Amino acid sequence: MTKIHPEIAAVTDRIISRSKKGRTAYLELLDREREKGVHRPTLSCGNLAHGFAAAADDKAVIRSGKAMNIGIVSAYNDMLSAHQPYGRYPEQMKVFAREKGATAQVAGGVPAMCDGVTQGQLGMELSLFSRDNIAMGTAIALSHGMFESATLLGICDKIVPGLLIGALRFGHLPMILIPAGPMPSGLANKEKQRVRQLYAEGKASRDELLEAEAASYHGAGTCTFYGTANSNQMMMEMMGLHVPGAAFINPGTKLRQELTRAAVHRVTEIGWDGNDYRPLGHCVDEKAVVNAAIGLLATGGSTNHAIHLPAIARAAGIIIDWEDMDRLSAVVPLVARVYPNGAGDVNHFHAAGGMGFVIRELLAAGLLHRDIMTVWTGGLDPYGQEPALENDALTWIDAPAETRDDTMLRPPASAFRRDGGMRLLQGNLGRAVIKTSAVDEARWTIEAPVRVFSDQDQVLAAFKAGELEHDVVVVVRFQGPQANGMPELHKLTPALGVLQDKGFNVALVTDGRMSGASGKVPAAIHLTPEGWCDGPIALLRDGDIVRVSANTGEIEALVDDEIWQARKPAPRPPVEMGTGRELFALMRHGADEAERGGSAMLALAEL
Ligand SMILES: O=C(O)[C@H](O)[C@@H](O)[C@H](O)[C@H](O)COP(=O)(O)O
Ligand code: SF4
Repeated sequence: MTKIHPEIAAVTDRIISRSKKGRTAYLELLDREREKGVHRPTLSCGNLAHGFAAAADDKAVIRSGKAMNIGIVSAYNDMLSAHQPYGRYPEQMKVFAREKGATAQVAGGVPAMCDGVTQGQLGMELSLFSRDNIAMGTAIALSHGMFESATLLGICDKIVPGLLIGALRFGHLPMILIPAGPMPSGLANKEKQRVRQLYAEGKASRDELLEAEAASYHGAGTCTFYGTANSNQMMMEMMGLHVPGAAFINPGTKLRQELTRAAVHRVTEIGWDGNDYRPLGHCVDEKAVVNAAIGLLATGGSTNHAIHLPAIARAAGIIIDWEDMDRLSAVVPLVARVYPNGAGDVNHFHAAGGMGFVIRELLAAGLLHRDIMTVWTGGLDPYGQEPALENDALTWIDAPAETRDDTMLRPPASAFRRDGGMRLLQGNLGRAVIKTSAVDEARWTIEAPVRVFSDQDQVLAAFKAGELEHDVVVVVRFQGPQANGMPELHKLTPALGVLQDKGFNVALVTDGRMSGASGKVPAAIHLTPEGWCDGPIALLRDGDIVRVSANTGEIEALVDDEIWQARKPAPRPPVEMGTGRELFALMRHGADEAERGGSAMLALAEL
């Protein structure tokens, strides 16, 4: 069996030793919660009666307290294509629970923001903090103590991180994440992007654009680009928190239903009363977190997880930082090219061999921790297979021995790149993250004059006025967590793509975020410290030369040092109200740095 790569072992050890105090305190909390925390036997008769009053067919069993009651935390809404299938899940899951003599109740609902609907809109300023709102909602649901386990229904960007953060504070309970799967492929993402660029240039009408968008986003299920939502699914496989291979099976299929049934059955087998206790907080340990980071790097996953993975880890007493991820990136090869890092989408990725192929090949190359506690049995190996139906019964088969499409998926020995898809940049502007997997290597280093903006609409106005038709580093500041909730600036992608296609050297530098679906334009994002907190990005002036280099890991303002030191930060823009943003002021004011998760909730909880 291949030993784990020495650098992966070294980074894991560095995380374990850095996290020792917090992780020990966390595990002690779980022991206390299991023994003395609020749970069904500690409830009064009144408490209990409220908990089963409306349980109908399950009332007697819940009242008896002799069988596991599974809490369902659901992020269902039928506006989000990825979450629309969840509407029917709870009733099905109650049937599946009864098949094992258990019961299930919807413990609580949590909100699910669609970053696609809010992209470029003011609602995007609530997006990052909706994650923490979801974490709190998950805690509210589980705080009733009516449940000996939980199943978490969520897929999209902030929802899985939020569910996990909240659930980990009840990490003494066994839990399984249950996905609903990607929508079938529609209009190819590259064609969608082409029509967007034509529209940005005034060469396509709004009707033509809407037609292309509607052909791409056309049904129930997760959008098929490899963005944050589908990166979530990949990470849950890498951490062993799904039934093996559940990530990318389409909704409304018999196989999807059997995977959901298997998840409900499985969670009844891993409770503390049994002989295979697998509490969530023990599954999510340092090795599982490293596996998630490796998965992100090997598959070109979403840059948003450079923020969410540290936040999830923190909720389990573990500290991972951008240096850890950068060191891992140096030894983890890029084995998948899924749009925006390639042409195919997640359905094509799954057909080419999918997660089973990736996990089996990375394990064989000593690039993943095999020995983690998953919700299944047998460590991570079972996740190197893929689910199938045999006479309508769920089974697992070997992932294809060879990739079925080597333009999308390759083994580590013939990877697309020797290093992973994300780099840390450092310099006199601070620390930032750049996703290299989607950027042509010829564009990894850019040195050009800056144009400085404090709002993405100002950038688009300058683009439309033809002011950006030259080599340029577009700087958009005051987009950090404390400024305006750190929105994604993905709406800039078509315009910056047009400039790049015209032959200009273009890069984006921001203390904000980009979408996991953002691609070909080099973007140094999550710049920390943010402009709102007098970070050096606030010192930049139009015409300064800035160097961004994923080759050398630099982000540098090439300004005479005396001038630079004498500069005063640009004034903060006014704080706006409307679209509910004022309700999130408490989350902005207390938010800590993106590298630690950008969370007032975790900062003030001293996690
Ligand atoms: O991080 C992500 O993956 C994005 O937030 C994604 O969830 C978002 O919905 C994009 O905006 C969709 O892409 P388009 O905006 O290009 O449709
Ligand atoms: S993947 Fe993004 S755009 Fe698609 S449903 Fe989820 S949040 Fe919305």
